Amino acid sequence: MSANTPTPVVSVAYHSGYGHTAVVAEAVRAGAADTGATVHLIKVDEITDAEWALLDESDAIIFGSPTYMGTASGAFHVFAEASSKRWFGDVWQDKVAAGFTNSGSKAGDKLNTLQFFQVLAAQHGMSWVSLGLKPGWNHSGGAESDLNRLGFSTGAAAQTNNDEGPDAVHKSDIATAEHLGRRVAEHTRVIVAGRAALAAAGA
Ligand SMILES: Cc1cc2nc3c(=O)[nH]c(=O)nc-3n(C[C@H](O)[C@H](O)[C@H](O)COP(=O)(O)O)c2cc1C
Repeated sequence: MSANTPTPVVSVAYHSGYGHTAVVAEAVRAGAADTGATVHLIKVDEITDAEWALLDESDAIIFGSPTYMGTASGAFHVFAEASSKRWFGDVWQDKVAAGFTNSGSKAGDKLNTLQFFQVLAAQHGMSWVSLGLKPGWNHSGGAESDLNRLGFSTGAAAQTNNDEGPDAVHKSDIATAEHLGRRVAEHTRVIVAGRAALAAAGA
């Protein structure tokens, strides 16, 4: 990589009521950081003005929430609604977006949470990055340890048994979340470098 290539800035904006989704958020952060990106991990239920500014300055925002009652948590919805201040000024326009969720059931209506993130991103004019993994654990040679064992494509999905703590977040789901973080950061690097090259060329 050239010394002049800008370092992409990726933020992970998430809520976790009981700590399980926080483990997934940390995996997304670690995956993005692996690529050399600058990464901010932001709890949306405690977000400060300085952290709103970090989101505004980010090249990519990855949304994360547990699935509660078939959608993102109430705290995440509060954050989404507060982001309307950014919507008015197109502040997040053309940023990269992606999402992840965790819930108690294998399916658990997680798709609806990921689609909520997609719509939120689209309202802001952001560009959605999918998970980019084939579904795992769906053939006779497959195993629970497969990447993307839950078979989602719009984002990273995790499942944790309702009677277990954050330590029980499934290892395959953690690896899948790391993959999402890496993929988003790599996409963002290409976009940031492309914009810089176009600007340098006067285009
Ligand atoms: C209010 C509430 C609603 C929930 N709704 C769902 C649901 O719709 N689908 C599901 O699979 N699990 C559901 N769960 C289980 C959580 O998604 C699960 O416990 C998750 O690991 C919590 O993540 P957190 O510790 O980050 O809050 C719900 C839990 C709560 C507290």
